[in-house]
Amino acid sequence: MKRARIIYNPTSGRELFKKNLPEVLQKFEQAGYETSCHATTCEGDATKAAKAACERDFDLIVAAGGDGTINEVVNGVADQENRPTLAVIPVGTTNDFARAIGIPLNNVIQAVEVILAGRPKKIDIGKVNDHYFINIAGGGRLTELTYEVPSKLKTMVGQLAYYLKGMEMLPSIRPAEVEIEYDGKLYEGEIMLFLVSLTNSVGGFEKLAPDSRLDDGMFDLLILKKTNLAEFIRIAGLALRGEHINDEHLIYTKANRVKVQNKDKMQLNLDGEYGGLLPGEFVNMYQHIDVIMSEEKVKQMEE
Ligand SMILES: Nc1ncnc2c1ncn2[C@@H]1O[C@H](COP(=O)(O)OP(=O)(O)OP(=O)(O)O)[C@@H](O)[C@H]1O
Repeated sequence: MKRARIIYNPTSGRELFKKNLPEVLQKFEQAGYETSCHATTCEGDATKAAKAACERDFDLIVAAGGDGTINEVVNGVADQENRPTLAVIPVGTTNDFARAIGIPLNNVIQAVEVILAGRPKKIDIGKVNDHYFINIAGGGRLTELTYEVPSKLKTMVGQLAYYLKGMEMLPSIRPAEVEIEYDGKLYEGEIMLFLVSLTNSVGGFEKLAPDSRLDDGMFDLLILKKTNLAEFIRIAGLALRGEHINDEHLIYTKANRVKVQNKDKMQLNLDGEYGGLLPGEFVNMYQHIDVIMSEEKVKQMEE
């Protein structure tokens, strides 16, 4: 019998998961998995639990939480020799990664059904300064908002918490002086933010990196050059509709390696969580992890 380990964050999003746990266990058992679970207790715990699941030879690790929990699980799995297949039950606030792989949001049972009817695919992950990410990395003042929003506020108002914080931060957004080397090219100058993306689903914007593929060994690199506040708001509006990529303030390209050197202090955002300070070199690890996707997404990828 195959063995599945569910690693869940009881504090994620609106704290939905616990109520559904008995039914989740039953569905995995019915699908032929001997299933056990681990509730995370603090920051870093999901990484340890995922590492232990690799060592104990589980066939499947199911990460139930938000993007932060998924990132921690990936960090536990990525440098192990034996890497079980991953599945994701999205119960966080943003759930960018689940969106990218076609898993329904905020309905735990539906998510489980899609996972059990889905298929594993090999996908790329990113590595920077000994940390891994599965969805997005970035820097620039605005990217800091994802971890500045208090957890209690996210529990109460969900995604709205990010918009509120974003509005509050707008006037304090300043450009930063950087050098960004990407596949032999160099950008030098002041930027508002940069993003190194593995999927097209970033911060709830589904069209931010429209050319991204999950398994091509390439990042989508997006650099937003220095703008004033009015231009910044205009470009954010364009980005919501996916009409930003030809804007003169943007560089949007594919790259396998991206090296960022900063003159001004810059924090690193990894899958929505604080990942230390830049500089850093981002390396794409080609098809490094098996992830269960919805059948629909698998078909799209195989087209
Ligand atoms: N028992 C716990 N108590 C407090 N924090 C925890 C606990 N377990 C895990 N965490 C931390 O909570 C962080 C955020 O969790 P997670 O990403 O799952 O949910 P979220 O913040 O609601 O959603 P999102 O990241 O989508 O906004 C994790 O990175 C982890 O470090």
